[in-house]
Amino acid sequence: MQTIIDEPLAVWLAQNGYFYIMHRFNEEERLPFVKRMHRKNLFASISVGVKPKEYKLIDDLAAERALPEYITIDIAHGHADTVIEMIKYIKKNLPGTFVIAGNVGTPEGVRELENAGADATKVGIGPGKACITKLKTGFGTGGWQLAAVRLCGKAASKPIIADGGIRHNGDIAKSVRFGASMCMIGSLFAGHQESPGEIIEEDGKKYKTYFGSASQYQKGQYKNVEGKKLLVPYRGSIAHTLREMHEDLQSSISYAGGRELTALRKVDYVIVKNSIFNGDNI
Ligand SMILES: NC(=O)C1=CN([C@@H]2O[C@H](COP(=O)(O)OP(=O)(O)OC[C@H]3O[C@@H](n4cnc5c(N)ncnc54)[C@H](OP(=O)(O)O)[C@@H]3O)[C@@H](O)[C@H]2O)C=CC1
Ligand SMILES: Nc1nc2c(ncn2[C@@H]2O[C@H](COP(=O)(O)O)[C@@H](O)[C@H]2O)c(=O)[nH]1
Repeated sequence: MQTIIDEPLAVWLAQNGYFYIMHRFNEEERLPFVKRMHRKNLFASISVGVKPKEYKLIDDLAAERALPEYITIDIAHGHADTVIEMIKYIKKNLPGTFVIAGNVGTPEGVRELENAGADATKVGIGPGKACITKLKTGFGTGGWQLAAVRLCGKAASKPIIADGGIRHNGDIAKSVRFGASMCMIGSLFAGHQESPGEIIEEDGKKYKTYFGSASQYQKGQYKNVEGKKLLVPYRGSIAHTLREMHEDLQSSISYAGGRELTALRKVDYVIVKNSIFNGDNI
């Protein structure tokens, strides 16, 4: 997302052992971005859509031997023939590239994208903080994202990525418990010094802007809008947040009684009908 990642942050993340996915909204910059990352000996992870001009990008990457290590096919409704075609095209023309495809919200979606050649699938339709898909269309996994991850995880034969709805660090451990190999996070990363969103000051407090990729702000027009813009509290350096996430996940693993991430997969759980917060807040 454009308010979450830009090139300086991608470089920092890659240099420090983190994964990133560059958004696809500076279309012409993607090929040069791959080359610049490779010149620094860093992995390149870009995203594409499914419209005809995206096929030209794949052709150009192949022709110029600018071979990204990762390509994410990033559209709202990933259980689609257009995505299946794009997966096959990337796999044929850039066979060494790891393809992440999405987003889906059903086991059938996961299976079809995996069968088409996706190396990982992204699960989550509308649970994002900047998302209004559920309200506008009546569709999505908003409100039951963890259950969707669980259902999709059972069907998957390759990694799944839980995308959207991570509100607290503990949600990462829960996603792993129910089958996610990775989590994709927007809002929790939006408020940092390094985040590309604008800094806004209101009543002496600092915020950063965060907007959906299907918002009017991203699209430049009010057409098929399924995202909104919001302000998130300014949180200082991203390194601090990443360190805390790491520590919290380590602690989750220890509560699970293990030493590795896979220990989380074995823990039992209860379903709590009402909010577990009981008024608590961080
Ligand atoms: N994870 C999520 O829940 C969601 C994520 N998003 C994010 O928003 C961004 C834009 O996504 P998206 O709009 O799919 O990307 P695109 O604008 O690239 O559209 C992809 C394809 O979907 C078609 N399309 C788009 N909107 C509609 C619609 N309302 N009805 C029918 N067809 C439609 C487009 O058709 P055409 O060629 O006619 O434009 C195009 O073929 C992405 O970054 C995506 O991740 C958006 C919504 C939900
Ligand atoms: N329905 C929409 N979903 C969107 C939009 N832009 C991004 N996204 C999805 O949200 C997650 C991030 O979720 P968060 O809870 O961590 O903030 C992101 O990865 C996309 O999958 C949008 O405009 N509409």
